This record gives sequence, C-alpha cells and structure tokens, in this order.
Amino acid sequence: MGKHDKKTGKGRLDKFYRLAKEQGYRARSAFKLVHLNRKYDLLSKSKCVIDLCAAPGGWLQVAEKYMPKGSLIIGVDLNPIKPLPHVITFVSDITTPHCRQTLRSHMHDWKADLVLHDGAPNVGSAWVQDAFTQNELVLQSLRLATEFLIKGGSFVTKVFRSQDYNSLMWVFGQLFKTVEATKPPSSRNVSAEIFVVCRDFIAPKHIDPKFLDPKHVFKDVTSLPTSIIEPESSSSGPATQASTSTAAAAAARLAANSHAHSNVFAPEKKRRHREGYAEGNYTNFFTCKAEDFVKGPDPVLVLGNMNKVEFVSDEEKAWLKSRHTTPEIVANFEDLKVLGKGDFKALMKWRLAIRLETGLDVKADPTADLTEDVVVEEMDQEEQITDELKKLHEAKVTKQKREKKRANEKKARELLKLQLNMTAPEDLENNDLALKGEEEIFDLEEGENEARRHDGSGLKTLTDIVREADGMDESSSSESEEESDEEILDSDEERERKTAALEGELDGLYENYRERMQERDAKWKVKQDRMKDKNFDAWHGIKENGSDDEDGAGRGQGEDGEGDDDSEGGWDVLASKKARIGEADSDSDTDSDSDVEMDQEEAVAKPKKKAVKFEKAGKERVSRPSGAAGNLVTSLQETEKRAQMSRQAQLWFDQSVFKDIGDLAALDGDDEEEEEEDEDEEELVETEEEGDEDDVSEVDDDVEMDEDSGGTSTLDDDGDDDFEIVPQEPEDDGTAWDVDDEDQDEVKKKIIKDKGLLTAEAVTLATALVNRQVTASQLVDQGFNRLSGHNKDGLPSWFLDDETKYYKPNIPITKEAVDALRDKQRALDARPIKKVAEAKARKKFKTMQRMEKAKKKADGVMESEEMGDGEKARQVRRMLAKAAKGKEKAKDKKVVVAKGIHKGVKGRPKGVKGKYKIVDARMRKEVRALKRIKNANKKR
Ligand SMILES: C[S@@+](CC[C@H](N)C(=O)[O-])C[C@H]1O[C@@H](n2cnc3c(N)ncnc32)[C@H](O)[C@@H]1O
Repeated sequence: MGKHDKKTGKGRLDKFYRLAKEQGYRARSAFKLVHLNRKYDLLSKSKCVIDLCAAPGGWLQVAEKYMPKGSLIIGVDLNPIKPLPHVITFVSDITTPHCRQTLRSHMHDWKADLVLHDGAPNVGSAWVQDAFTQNELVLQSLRLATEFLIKGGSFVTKVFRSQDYNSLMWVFGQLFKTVEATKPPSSRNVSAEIFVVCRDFIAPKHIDPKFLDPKHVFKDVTSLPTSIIEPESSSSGPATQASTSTAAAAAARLAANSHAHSNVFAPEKKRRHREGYAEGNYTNFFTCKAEDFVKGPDPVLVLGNMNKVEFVSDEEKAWLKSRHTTPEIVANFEDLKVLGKGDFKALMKWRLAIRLETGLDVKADPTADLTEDVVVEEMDQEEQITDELKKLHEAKVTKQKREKKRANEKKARELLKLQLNMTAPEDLENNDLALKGEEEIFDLEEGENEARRHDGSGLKTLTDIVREADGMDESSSSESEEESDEEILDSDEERERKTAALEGELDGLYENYRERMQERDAKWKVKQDRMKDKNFDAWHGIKENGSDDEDGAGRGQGEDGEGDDDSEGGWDVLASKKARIGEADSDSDTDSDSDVEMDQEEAVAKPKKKAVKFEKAGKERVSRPSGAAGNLVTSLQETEKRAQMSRQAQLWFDQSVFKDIGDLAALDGDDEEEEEEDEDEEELVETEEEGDEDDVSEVDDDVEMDEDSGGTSTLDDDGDDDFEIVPQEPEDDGTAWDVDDEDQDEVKKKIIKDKGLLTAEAVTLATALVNRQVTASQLVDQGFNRLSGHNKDGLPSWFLDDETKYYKPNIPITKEAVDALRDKQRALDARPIKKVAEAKARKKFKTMQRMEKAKKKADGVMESEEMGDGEKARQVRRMLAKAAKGKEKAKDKKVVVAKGIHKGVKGRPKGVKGKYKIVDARMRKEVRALKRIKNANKKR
C-alpha cells in the first residue's frame, strides 16, 4: 500500500498504530480485521482465505494468526508484500485477468471460505471520484469473490459511503444471505469507510455480468433486472428466494441494515435530494388512493409522502373524467417524487376543484370561480412566505438593534472610562468617541438648554450619558419606545438596573483609580483636598457669597448653605489677573501648608469681595492680600521666609510684562478701596539657591503657578521647594491627560503644559490689568457667571472630582502673554547648568577677593609719597589688572637642548620662543651630587 501518512503527525499518535507496532503487525489496519473477526468469527472456521489488496500484509498476519494451522492464505496487491510465513503473496491488479489466473493457479480447485478486500485506490482527487473508484474496486473484488468463494462463504469488503453505497449493498444482498455493514473501532471516525460483512454466499449458478458491472450497478440500481441471478441449484432454498425477491425489497432491507451504522460516518448523509427520490428512499414506493388525497385532511402530507396516487374506485375514476383532470394531472399523480413546486400547486388546485365539484367544499363567494379558489391557495403559500420573510426581517432588525445597543453600551463605558482618565483617547477603539468624550459628553459649556435638561445643574448624569450613548435622546425617543416594547432588555426597569450596575462598576473603578493615584503620588490626597477647597467649593462659594459686600465683612455662606466654601475661589481668577504674587497672610503663620488646611471659620471670615493691594516695603514689592479686613499693612515682623517670598514677588514683577507698572498699588482702577485678598493661594516659588549668590541671581527670578490652584505658586504642600519650569508651548491644551498611566516624563510634560496654560491666563489677565484694559472690580464681576452655581447633592465623587478639574471658566489668553512666557522660558533654558554656574561663581568670588586685596594694596600705593601721581596710577592699574586676571597657571617647563651653549654661544638659542632660561646639564648633576654628599655626611 505504499507510504502511508500514518508515519507522520497524527497517525503516529494513534492508539492502533502503537498497538500494531507493539504486536508486530505491519499496518494498523490489521486491527480492523481483528475487530471484524471478533464480531463475526470469520477466521477460525476458514481454511482458505484470499486477501485482495493485501499490502503491506497486516490482514494477512491476522489471518495467519487466527486461522487454523495449515490454512491456505493468499494475498495479492499492486505492491509487493514482504514474505510472511504460511502466506502466499503475489503482485497483481485485482481488476485484471492476470490476477484471476494467478489466483486460480494458487487455488487449484479449492474454494475460498473467506474473501477479504481492504483495497483503497490511491486517493487524492475529489471525494466523489475516489468513492466511485473505491466502489468500483469493491465490485471487482466481489466479482473475484463470487468466482472463488465457496457456497456459504463470506466476503468482507471495505466500502466508502457515497451515493453508490446502497447500490452496492443491494448487489451484496443479491449474493449473500446476510449482509451487514459495520464500522470497527479501529476505523477512524473521520473516515467514510465502512466494512460490509457478507455471509452465507448464495453461490448462484449464473450471475448476469451487468450485476457486477459498475456501469450498471452505479448508474441506476432500479434498472437492474430483478431476476438476473439464477440459483446454482433449485435446491438452494433461501438463495432462490433471495434471487427472486425484488431488487427494491433487497435494497430496502440492506438500506435498513446500513442505517444502523449510518450515524458513524457518511458525510453525505445530510444531503437531501430535493427533487426526485431521496437517497435510500427509492425502495419505499408508496401508493395511496386518490380519495385520500381529495378527501383527506392533509393533502400536502399525501403529496409529500406518497409516490403515486391511484384512481381505483368508481368515484375516483369519475374524477378522472372531470374537466379539471387534465392529462398532465394524471401524469403527475403517476410519480409524485419527480414533481416540482408548480406541479404540486396544480395538483392542489385540482383537488380543490374536485372538492368543489363534488360538493365537499362550498365556495365562500358564489361569484368566485375555481381560479379564484386556487388563488386563495396560492395566497396561502405566498402569505406563508411573506410571513416568513417578515419574521426574518424582524429577527434581523432585532439583531441589529441588539448589536447597536451593545455597541452603544460599550461606547458609553468607554466614554466614562475616558472621563475618568482611566484610558487614553488613542486607546479607544473609536477615536470619534474619544473626541466625543472630550468635547461633548462632559461639555460643561453646553448651554442653558442642556443645563435645564439636567436638573438645572448643567451636569449630565450617568443615566443621561448611557441614554445618549444608547441613542435614547429625545430625537430618537420614538425608536427607543419601540425598542423597549420589543426587547425586555430595553425596559425601563432593565435600563435602570443596568445603569445602576454600570454606576456601581464605575464607582468601583474610580475607587481603584483613586487608590492607584494615592499610591503613586504621596501628595495626592493633599492636592485633592486643596483642589476641593480651592477650585471648586471656594470658586463657587465666592460667587455665591456675592461680590458687593464692600464693607469687608466675612464672607457669607453659599447658596447651598453648607458654609464650607472656605477658600478664595474667585480669587483663583482674580489672583491670576494680578499675577497672583503675594505673601502669606500677615496674621497667620506663613507656612504654606497652613493655606491649604485653612479651616471653615477662617474661610467664612474672609472678605466677600476680594482685591489685591500691592505695597512697597523698602526695596521689595509685596503682594499682600490679607484675610483680615483691617490688616492692610505689611507687618514688619514678617518672617524671613516671607521676606524671601516678597523678594521673589519683586523678581516676578521685574518681568517684562510688568515693566509698565509704575506703582502696583495703582493697579486697581477703583483706587485703594479695594480690599485685600487672603493668602490662601498666595504662595511664592522658592527658587533654588544653590551655589553662590551670583548663581542665585541667575535662577531666582522664577515664579511659577501651581497646576492645582489654577495659577498659584508652587510651594509644595510639604513645604519642599518645588522649582518648576514654564512651558514652551503654553497654548497646547493637554489637560485631559491622566498622569496615572504615563511615565514620569509624560507626567512632567503634562504638568508643564497645564501650568503653561494657566500661567498664560494669569499673565493675560495681569497684562490686561496693567494696561488698564480692565479693572480688578470688573474682573471680579466677570467671575460671576453661569458656572457659579452648582448643586452637588447626589453627584458621584468621580464627577465632582472631574468638575473640580474642568468646571471653570475658560479664561482667554493673549498671544503677548504666551510670548512673554515663552521668552522667559527661553531665558531659563539659556541658563548654564548648575556645575558651570557654580564654577563661574567660584571664579567670580575669587576675583572679588583678589580685587579686594588689590584695592587695599592700591590704597597703600596711593598713600605713598615716594611716587608721583602718574607712577601711582600706573601701579594701581597694573595691580587691578593683575587681580582681575588672576594667577596664571604655571606652565609646564619645556626643556630644549640647545646646541652650542656649552661652547659659549650667546643669545636666544634657536627654536626657542618666549621666556627662556639656560641651564647647564653638567652643573645640575654636580649640584645634585653635592647635595647627596652633604646629606650623607649629616647622617654620619
Ligand atoms: C489499505 S491498504 C490494505 C491494507 C491491508 N489490508 C493490510 O492490512 O496491510 C489498500 C491496498 O489496496 C491496494 N490496491 C489498490 N488498488 C488495487 C488494485 N487495483 N489491485 C491490487 N491492489 C490494489 C493498494 O496497493 C494498497 O496496498
């Protein structure tokens, strides 16, 4: 059988392959015969076996093993079979006369008890063709079997299930009393092969050659003669019976046998023959009376199940004479199995006509003729089809809706994640969604309508978001209603439940997010507190408290009456307007942290109307907002830190954008009436002060805004210095980024961007103030806008947190402000690195020391009376120049061997530039020698 694929992969792992190896069988197929033999006991009683298609000899081995000793075992194959003990083998094609002759030569006049056939043509082409070739081979082997089998002998063959299977089985049934198809366990389920065990060979005397001719057998089994087999003898009994039985009956019997096994394999078993006979059913030739069709309750069933409708009774014959009974109708009744849809319709029409004619049916409408009745029938079918189509359409629509709904839910989830900064916009599958998430869903400036729609708060609830994403907004409400009717998932209850679940899930996610943030950033909590205090509550608080409280009385409570609006809020903006440079509250301790932790009472006591007053204190310009109304003057007992802050404030205002400010106190167009601001957000950046003073001067002019406070300075909550960089590109809004999932660089960039934006706002406002385009009061008034009021009741924490970040007025920034900051950043970037700065400072310091010394010396020179004025001036100049220059490093001595020196040559030796000193090598040696001697003498 040649190379077999069982040598590789799957085959190698096969249990029977391993068993065959273990037991010394040449092929795993040996076990098929083992199993067949176990079931039918074929071998033990056989004394002569012919194995057709026997290579490599597995079956021969089994036969040799289970057959009685001395049995004749003959194997034939296209391929040579390695010699086996007690087995005769030869190479031949079983379809050729040569094979038959050779067999005969080996058999002499013996008859075989058993003929085996496990042949398989070389497969590889299409299945049908292979199956056909296979079954052709089966028929050839059967031909040999009929020639060499003894009466009562057995024939075992492999058959491939195909449309010819039943034909083969029918033929087997004609030749053997018992025919059984079986699938041994060793035969792979995936294989379409089945083994047919034919026992008790009838041994007919003469077999019509057509009976074993593939052309006839496989072409049309019904065309086979029903009595082609002549019994070998009249005494053959059952054989005669078998031979006289109709082919249809035999095929039906055998088909019934095979059905017992048909579930094991048969890829084509599901194939349906929609026209003509269904496979295996051709022997079930059923007839019925025309009466059953006409009068029966289910004419369709009759047409479907019967082969023929017969007109037997007088009544039925009378129907044949009806004008409705056309020759075509009669022909149709002759063979129902070959009819098409139109034929069936015609028969149904005929039935109705006959029924009407015979009075079995009464016309509903007397005017309606037969044709109309027929149309009713057609309509029924059409209705059925329409109905089916409708159902399909509905199912499709429902499916689409469900998919849409799922997609929308997914979108909603992604949007919410996006809003929680749990995902980056580019991570979202749908970028539009990301944009939507940023621009639309939480668009807090969406407008009054939107605000009204959402309880007047201007905020969308989660349900709204889900509803929106679900396409459940007003525009699609009708569709939503329809959907809710159709799908239980869309019911309000379900929606609420899902929304609640989603909210719960999101709350959980948000909590995780917060935890992660906390873990990641030790200062996060403090920042959050400060955020809450400053940017949200306080922001709204100041506006709620009103701005026209000119008397500087304590700030009132907010509209919600909570009274917890403790920070300057609106000052967030106002302070930005005035560059937010101030010092700590004069009457409180100046620790920056204390600003953050300001308690409620203190906050309430703050003035409602906020303003800034800048005062000069000595050289320092001081922003000195004060929480207490009367505390308008900078305290002289300010701490050193505060003094430093003031200095930094001065540096801040030394920037070009403020250069036009003459007196900062005059900033406010509403004159000195303005009240002072509390210090809540007034922190100054403590700059790096490393290196000497000169270095400090280089970096000290850096005042930054705190990202959290929307324009406050950046003294850390823990009091650490926090030097920050003003961004290069402040116009880029990168506020939507989440620091949590980014690496540190990204975080820094984000902070820079954020700060840049806010700082630009501050500078813009400050510039506007400076240029008197706007007054402080106007700015404060502008702070009262539609974003002021906010009912926070019942809102989820993630939303409030998000609001804290984003629910702010959009303060415009000018190009000039951005340019100013950019210039500043460039200046900062141009600074030398720390070590260089330190080195420079050291150098400078030493120079100053030298200059100091030189100055003293110069004083001495000037006091001298020995020198004239001109001489003194020259001396002093030289000394100062020397001091300024500093000590030059002693250059490495260069030794040059000059020729002729020892010969008394005078003047500059050749090749020597600059100062030079002539030394005598011999003299040097002598000097050293003398030193050595001297030392030696000392030791003695
Ligand atoms: C599955 S193998 C038989 C295995 C065999 N029963 C055993 O156990 O070793 C099928 C064999 O049929 C042979 N065969 C196919 N067509 C043939 C033909 N026309 N004449 C002889 N042998 C043929 C192939 O050469 C192949 O060896």
